[in-house]
Amino acid sequence: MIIGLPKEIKNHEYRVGLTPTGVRELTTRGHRVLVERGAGAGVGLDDTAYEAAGAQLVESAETVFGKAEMVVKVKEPQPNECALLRPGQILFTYLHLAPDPEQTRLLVDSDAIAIAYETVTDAHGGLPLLAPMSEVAGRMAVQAGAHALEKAQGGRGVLLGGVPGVTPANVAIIGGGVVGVNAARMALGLGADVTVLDRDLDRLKALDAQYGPHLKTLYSTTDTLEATVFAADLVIGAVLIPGAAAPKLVTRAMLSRMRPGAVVVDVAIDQGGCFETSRPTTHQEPIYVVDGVVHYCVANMPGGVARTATFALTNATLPYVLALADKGYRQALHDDPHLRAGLNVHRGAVTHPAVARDLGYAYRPASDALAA
Ligand SMILES: NC(=O)C1=CN([C@@H]2O[C@H](COP(=O)(O)OP(=O)(O)OC[C@H]3O[C@@H](n4cnc5c(N)ncnc54)[C@H](O)[C@@H]3O)[C@@H](O)[C@H]2O)C=CC1
Ligand SMILES: CC(=O)C(=O)O
Ligand SMILES: [Mg+2]
Repeated sequence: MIIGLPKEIKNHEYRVGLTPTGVRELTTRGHRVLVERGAGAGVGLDDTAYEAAGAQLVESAETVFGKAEMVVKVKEPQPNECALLRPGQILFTYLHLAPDPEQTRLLVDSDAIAIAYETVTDAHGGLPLLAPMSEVAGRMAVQAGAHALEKAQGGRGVLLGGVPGVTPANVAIIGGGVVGVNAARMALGLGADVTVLDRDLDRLKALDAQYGPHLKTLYSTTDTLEATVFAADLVIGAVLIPGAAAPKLVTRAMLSRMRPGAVVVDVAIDQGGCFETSRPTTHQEPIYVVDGVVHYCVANMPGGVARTATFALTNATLPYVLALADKGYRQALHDDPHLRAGLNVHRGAVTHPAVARDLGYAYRPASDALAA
């Protein structure tokens, strides 16, 4: 198969879809890999390393999209990338379609086959291709929140860990999944007073067993959410309903009752965000203030630590890239129901139930689409 690796073009996005190590796994199996010149330069993965791994360097994204049978990326395709997709071409990347009707329309119209990293599942109920970036974003959320709490950023001037004689900050984490647990780990490590809310009791039990009495866990209801958010210095939004738009758990009315200068880091922004007042921001302008509350809503947080994130992403995606390349997408998706769960758009049909429901498309089960 011909696999294409374009340079990412989203604001301050330096990750790249495969490392040279990943490329080598493909070329040694007889696949051809086209890499856009400079694709990995931002993370110190030079063109020469891709060439040494057997890739062919090409000058433009147009050539990558024009020749590749499968395009491997990191972020959702931007409108000008969607315009380059060809009928029957495989696109393997993060998509986050539910909050993004424009991209969904462009993918449906492209007649391509779009497989989303974030809805690929595993046998343990996890999301193995979202998890590595959720680990990164969860850990970063605490760094971002700590910075935003500084006065110069509009924050209330609170140090997460406090100091001897002064209480630490209150950190509330809504959603105790992969982002939540990684955020909790960092916030606890800095000495903050941390509470995790989730509506899945088994998650809370697992967190309690892992962190013991240092971590407070709370079953998430309107009452517990309000009480925790109103008392917090930093609130991290980390909920997910796979494939679906995030529920707006913190309303504008609730926001107005938060502490002045408190900070919200809405990691769930890539699925639309769980604060009513969230809107996507970029690494260039990551924060804005509503009702005195500082919002950090960067939709590609791991792009900020792109080198760590690129290696973590390739570690997770590589087996699936190899399966798609070796078997072709039909056989690979037929053989692996968990990879099949990643199929969001197939040749003009929306094949993920939550995306179809949230955006008002007819839902075509992936198995039907593949059988046709
Ligand atoms: N902004 C960024 O750069 C990045 C964003 N993300 C996003 O972060 C979000 C969280 O991802 P993960 O932690 O991997 O998901 P996960 O599935 O591991 O965890 C989500 C948790 O939210 C809980 N939850 C769902 N509805 C809830 C509610 N109403 N109240 C309380 N808890 C609720 C679930 O029970 C689950 O434990 C996703 O939207 C993901 O796409 C992930 C990586 C990077
Ligand atoms: C998951 C995601 O949105 C990211 O890594 O940018
Ligand atoms: Mg988008």
